[in-house]
Amino acid sequence: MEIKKVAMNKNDLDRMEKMAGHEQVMFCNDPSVGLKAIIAIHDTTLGPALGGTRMYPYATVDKALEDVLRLSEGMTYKCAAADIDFGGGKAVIIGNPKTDKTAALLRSFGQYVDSFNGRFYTGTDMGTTMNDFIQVSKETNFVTGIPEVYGGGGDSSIPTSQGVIYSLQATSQYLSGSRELGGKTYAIQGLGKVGFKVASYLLEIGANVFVTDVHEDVLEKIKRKANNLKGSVTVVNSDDIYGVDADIFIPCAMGGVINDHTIEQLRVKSIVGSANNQLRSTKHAKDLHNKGILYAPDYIVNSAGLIQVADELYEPNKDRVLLKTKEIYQSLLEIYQQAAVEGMNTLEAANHKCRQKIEEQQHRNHFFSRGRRPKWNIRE
Ligand SMILES: NC(=O)C1=CN([C@@H]2O[C@H](COP(=O)(O)OP(=O)(O)OC[C@H]3O[C@@H](n4cnc5c(N)ncnc54)[C@H](O)[C@@H]3O)[C@@H](O)[C@H]2O)C=CC1
Ligand SMILES: O=C(O)CCC(=O)C(=O)O
Repeated sequence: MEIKKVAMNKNDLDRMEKMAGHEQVMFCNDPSVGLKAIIAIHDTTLGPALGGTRMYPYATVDKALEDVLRLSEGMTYKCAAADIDFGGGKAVIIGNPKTDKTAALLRSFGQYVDSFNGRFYTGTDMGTTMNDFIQVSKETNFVTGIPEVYGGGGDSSIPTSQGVIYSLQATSQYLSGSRELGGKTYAIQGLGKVGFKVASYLLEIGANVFVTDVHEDVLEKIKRKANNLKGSVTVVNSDDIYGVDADIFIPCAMGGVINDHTIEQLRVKSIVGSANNQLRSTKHAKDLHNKGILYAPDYIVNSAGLIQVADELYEPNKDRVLLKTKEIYQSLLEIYQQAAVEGMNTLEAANHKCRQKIEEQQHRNHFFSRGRRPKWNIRE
């Protein structure tokens, strides 16, 4: 039988090229419930892939693909940096979380997750909630980040915001020789689950905080809260947050906010925030370095959410999560020191350390297939 050669056009080739660094990419299509999703597994050297599921009304499939590829790669580094025995993966569901999400769609998605048979664990991300994963978990056990009443670890933004605070302390220690955060000025973008907790803590200890959010209600809420606290709060417009006169910029909203346009405006000494993929491209780490702004790699700062959902897979234990979250302080300090010694920018130093760790472990890529649960260490 003659095998027909399939000619690929340039777009197809570009798409294949983009996916070349990933172990596996699955396109999920279930028209009976309107599910269109992509699951990307970037690297399972350190253990089974783990990463949240984002639901967003992407304008095109290519945009969804681009997002899931970038996010899943970020998870590989996040897992390596946090020293937990998982690899990088992520999923995106194409749709509007407010109008397109149904129990049937979530259950169908759960069946696709189940088909990986433990090679991919998932939980919440932007556009999905812990309760959504109750539906998903009706079809698969490979779910994490569920409410405490269902035996899960609960709200992961609690450890994530704690991790941001440890990162702020490490940055302050590195820049000024003291981990004291009170009395300084901060610019916080986004007062959602993480940003609001960080802002509240900084106000409690007497910091001056500039804040912005696209939702008026959270701005009113933080102003009311500040009335009874030592610090002061100033609300600014979304676009003005980059140019305020502050010590540290804390991005806690969307990705891509550090770019040519915003770096020009920034007057801070450092950037330490929870948002995933803060840099529009890796070149911006170099630009920050050249401008003398210390960048705390986002995947180190925000890794405590991951630490909690990974911990949940062993059986939730808040003390263990806190111990592991505290390690963020030391990890970040080491990255700053390493970058200075090697003459690298901080992202290069962090990526280098993670890649080294993955290379050292290449030989044990059969981890998940033995059906063992991963266990990570806590540094003495
Ligand atoms: N919740 C967690 O445990 C983790 C969160 N992250 C990342 O941290 C960031 C924040 O996460 P959450 O607080 O959970 O999200 P969230 O959705 O609760 O809060 C985001 C906030 O940003 C605001 N926002 C959106 N666009 C904005 C704009 N243009 N200007 C100012 N504010 C804007 C939203 O109104 C919302 O209040 C996200 O990038 C998320 O991916 C990363 C790891 C873990
Ligand atoms: O929430 C999860 O399931 C894993 C954590 C994650 O996706 C993230 O840290 O971005």
